[in-house]
Amino acid sequence: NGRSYSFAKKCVASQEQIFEKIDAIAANIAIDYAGKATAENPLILICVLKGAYLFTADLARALADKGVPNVVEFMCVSSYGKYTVSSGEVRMLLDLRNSISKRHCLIVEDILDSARTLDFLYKVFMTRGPASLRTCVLLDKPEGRKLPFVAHYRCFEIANEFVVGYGLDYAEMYRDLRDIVVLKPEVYSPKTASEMHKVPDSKL
Ligand SMILES: O=P(O)(O)OC[C@H]1O[C@H](OP(=O)(O)OP(=O)(O)O)[C@H](O)[C@@H]1O
Ligand SMILES: Oc1ncnc2cn[nH]c12
Ligand SMILES: [Mg+2]
Repeated sequence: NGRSYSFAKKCVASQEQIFEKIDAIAANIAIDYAGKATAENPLILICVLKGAYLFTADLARALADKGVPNVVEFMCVSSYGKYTVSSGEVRMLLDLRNSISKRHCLIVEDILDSARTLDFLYKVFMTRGPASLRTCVLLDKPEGRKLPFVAHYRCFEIANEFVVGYGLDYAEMYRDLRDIVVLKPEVYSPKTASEMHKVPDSKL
């Protein structure tokens, strides 16, 4: 695809691979929600900001192409702060605008790593009485789990290395990359690099 980045060690998923996978996942979802997602009762895509904004935008259109009416809700939590190690607690920064009671809902996430975020969100949204609640993640990092969690739909399973691009950030940077890449270690300032595996954000 001709795109290469001086700051990236390798490409984990190109834009082209991402779009292929999203099309395939949308086809699976269309089968599972046939008769459930209708124009009168569209599937609610719950976009977990910030990281899932690009994935949600593309998934919504792929689902529409496949005849799955859908609407979008946004919410924001943040547990990673500006470094790369999960700080342990998940904070709700922005909640949904409308009720999800008796609605079919799909939480759309960019990455499932420790599972602290999805574990927290799944429990919170289940208390609101949805007709059904599933999760759809672009990237799954099974080795990162701090809690057991299995996503219903996954586009890619990746190794336990920090990736950026297509919505995923490092200190708010690199979300605008078309491809998902692993950053070269020298990109991390010496301080952050040492912090990556030792001190949780909340202790910095
Ligand atoms: O499975 P977990 O270990 O919880 O990690 C996954 C979460 O961490 C990242 O969000 P972050 O907190 O960085 O906020 P952001 O989406 O705004 O970057 C990512 O977007 C997921 O939401
Ligand atoms: O690999 C990763 N890249 C960006 N953000 C996160 C959060 N968890 N894992 C990540
Ligand atoms: Mg992030």
